[in-house]
Amino acid sequence: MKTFDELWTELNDKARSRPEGSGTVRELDAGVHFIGKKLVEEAAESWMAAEHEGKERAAEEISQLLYHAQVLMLATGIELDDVYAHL
Ligand SMILES: N=c1c2ncn([C@@H]3O[C@H](COP(=O)(O)OP(=O)(O)OP(=O)(O)O)[C@@H](O)[C@H]3O)c2ncn1[C@@H]1O[C@H](COP(=O)(O)O)[C@@H](O)[C@H]1O
Repeated sequence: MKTFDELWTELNDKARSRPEGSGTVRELDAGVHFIGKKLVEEAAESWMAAEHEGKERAAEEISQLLYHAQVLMLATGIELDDVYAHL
């Protein structure tokens, strides 16, 4: 288990060090259009899971949605504070 902030730190490290086999590095290399599509896909899967598959599955899909939101932020140079400024 990890928190949103811990994941953000980990993904920033991966983007910097580019370790072999990292899915995050692969997605960053694929670009904003690819990552955007993954984000939308996970949003739809979160919605479907919430409506039809129960709390546990919905939580799992939402975790993937949050992951892809962070990857999109990394790909576009958006910091947490840039987002928090709008909350
Ligand atoms: N939390 C996540 C995470 N959530 C989702 N995903 C990715 O998003 C995909 C979504 O899975 P789906 O089940 O929706 O799709 P799938 O059909 O299984 O796979 P696809 O065909 O869509 O790729 C997964 O296959 C992962 O590639 C994640 N990839 C990585 N993390 C964490 O990010 C960190 C860095 O990971 P690496 O960069 O891979 O080292 C680690 O802590 C990981 O646990």
